[in-house]
Amino acid sequence: MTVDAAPVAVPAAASPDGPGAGEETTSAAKAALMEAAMMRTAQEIFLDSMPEEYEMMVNAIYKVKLSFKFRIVRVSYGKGLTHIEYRVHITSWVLIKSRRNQQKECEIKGQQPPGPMALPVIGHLHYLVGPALVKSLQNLARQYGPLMLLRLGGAACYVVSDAKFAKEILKTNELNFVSRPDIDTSVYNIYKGSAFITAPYDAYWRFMKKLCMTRLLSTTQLNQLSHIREDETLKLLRLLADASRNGESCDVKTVLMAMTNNVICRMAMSIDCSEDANEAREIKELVDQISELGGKLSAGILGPLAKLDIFGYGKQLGQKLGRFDQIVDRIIEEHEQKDISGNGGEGRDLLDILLETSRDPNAEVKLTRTQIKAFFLDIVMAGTDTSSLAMQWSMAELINHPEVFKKLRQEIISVVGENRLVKESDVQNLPYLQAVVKETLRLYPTAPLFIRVCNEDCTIKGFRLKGKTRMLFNSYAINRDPASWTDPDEFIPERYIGGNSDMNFAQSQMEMRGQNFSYLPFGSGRRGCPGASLALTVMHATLGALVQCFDWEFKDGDMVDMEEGKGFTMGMANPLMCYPALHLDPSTLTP
Ligand code: HEM
Repeated sequence: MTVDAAPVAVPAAASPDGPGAGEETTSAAKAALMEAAMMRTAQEIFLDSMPEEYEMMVNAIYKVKLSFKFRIVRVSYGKGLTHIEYRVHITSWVLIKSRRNQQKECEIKGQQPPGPMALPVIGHLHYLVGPALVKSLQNLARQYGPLMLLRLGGAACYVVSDAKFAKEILKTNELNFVSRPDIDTSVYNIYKGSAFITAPYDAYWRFMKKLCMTRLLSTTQLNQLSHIREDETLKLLRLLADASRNGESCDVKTVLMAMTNNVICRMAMSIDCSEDANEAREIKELVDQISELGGKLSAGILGPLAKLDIFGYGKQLGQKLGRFDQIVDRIIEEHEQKDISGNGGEGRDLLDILLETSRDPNAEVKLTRTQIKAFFLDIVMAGTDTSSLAMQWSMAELINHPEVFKKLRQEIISVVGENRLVKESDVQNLPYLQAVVKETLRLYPTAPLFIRVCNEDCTIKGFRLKGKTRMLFNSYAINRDPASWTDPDEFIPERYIGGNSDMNFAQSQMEMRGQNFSYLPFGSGRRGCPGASLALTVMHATLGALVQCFDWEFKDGDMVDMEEGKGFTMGMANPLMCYPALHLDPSTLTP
């Protein structure tokens, strides 16, 4: 492994490999050479003794050196540079060692988990600027351990970054961590107290969860509405075929997002998604704005200022929610009319089921109209971007790995042929397609930070946790933990196939839903994602069709830049603009 030496104290003339021939060897260059030699020695020692933590160590040295920079310069006037450089390295070693000891000490003494030193007011927020949030947290976890304590603005938060702690918390101590924190402080939220995703573990949440699993998002219900997904997939393929004929590029994220949004809006409320009907688009725009404003108000950064609404976010939130409420109210009225006239339309959608449940005198919980509307907001928020961004990541990896693309195309041709379009029911016979989707969600869990609350004080693997504190699970870090996965950052669908599998393929489907704690794209346990089946169904069938019908070329060069974006829902940092080239014309395929 080659690693860059710490860049800060090394003058430009002296790279770790030494100065060029004939170069003047000044005392500064000598010192730099000395440092470079020491860095190499330090690297070798780290490499031999603790390879998996090597990168973390180098990062730590880099940080310590930065903080001592001024001291070096000041002291170096009076003393020999060589001696001072030596002292700096010793200091960094001591600090690294003390950080590791800090973790052990906290554990042994039954203290709170360790974390970096917090600044007044902002706490640790300054650590989270820069790369994608999940990566900043992953880097911190490499230094402070898989369970650490951070303060984000006004709120303390434990961050979980490995399978062992995830299992201990989400399985062994599940009931103490099954609620979500009340992060919504805005008085402008007309659905406050009625949402499902943020509900505490109470009678309402249990009732809705059961309804989701047994009816709303059950396999039977999904099968009954499969025609909607087929229809939206065909629309997408036709749009791409037109782009191909016209030699136009397309933004993969935009077209996939429109498709998943149409699927959710039609399945949920039978919203008209034809060319001239913009309602699904308006709903999506509103939901995006609501979730952005909600995020600003609930991040805890504004603290008590959030209540004063000095930035006007609360008022804007109120307006957007008001418009959303108006649209859904109208749709509910139309459904009630439809019920009276007996006109069934597309079939029973989720709203039909919810209205029926709300009228049931024997239901354990009497559903209110506000709860129904809040549920739709949750579903669109949780179900649209997550699935479409995951498919975008799949496409990007397939473009970067033509051999995987080829193998996948061959599998589809051998199972489905070239006369009809791949269907949802084919997926069980397409193990390589399943492996591609599974590997995508391992590397790019599109909801990579899920939040719970530690309800009561407890002890987890020796650490003392305080009740009423937020718990953040970094599934991006968990899914890429080198302790659980070989070549954790590589896209290798083969790892799930046959003898190469890191885990038993037969358990694969269950494991994707939180039975394996080193793979948590959908969370785990009672609070795990109820939309996982829908998301996987859409992903498999859509991706299969995109590979079956088109060849793909990336617009800006050969390789796609796989940098992660900054949002809470993890997309790509840069747009994926591609040229689709028709391989099979979807309009000539039998359904
Ligand atoms: C690739 C797509 C998706 C991913 C990666 C994903 C991921 C997640 C994660 C990580 C959680 C938190 C789980 C936990 O706390 O243990 C969650 C919760 C949730 N998801 Fe998904 N999800 C996806 C698609 C969907 C879809 C399609 C829907 C619905 C149509 C949906 C609805 C929900 C809901 C309602 C919750 C809250 C459950 C609760 O609090 O009890 N998700 N999802």
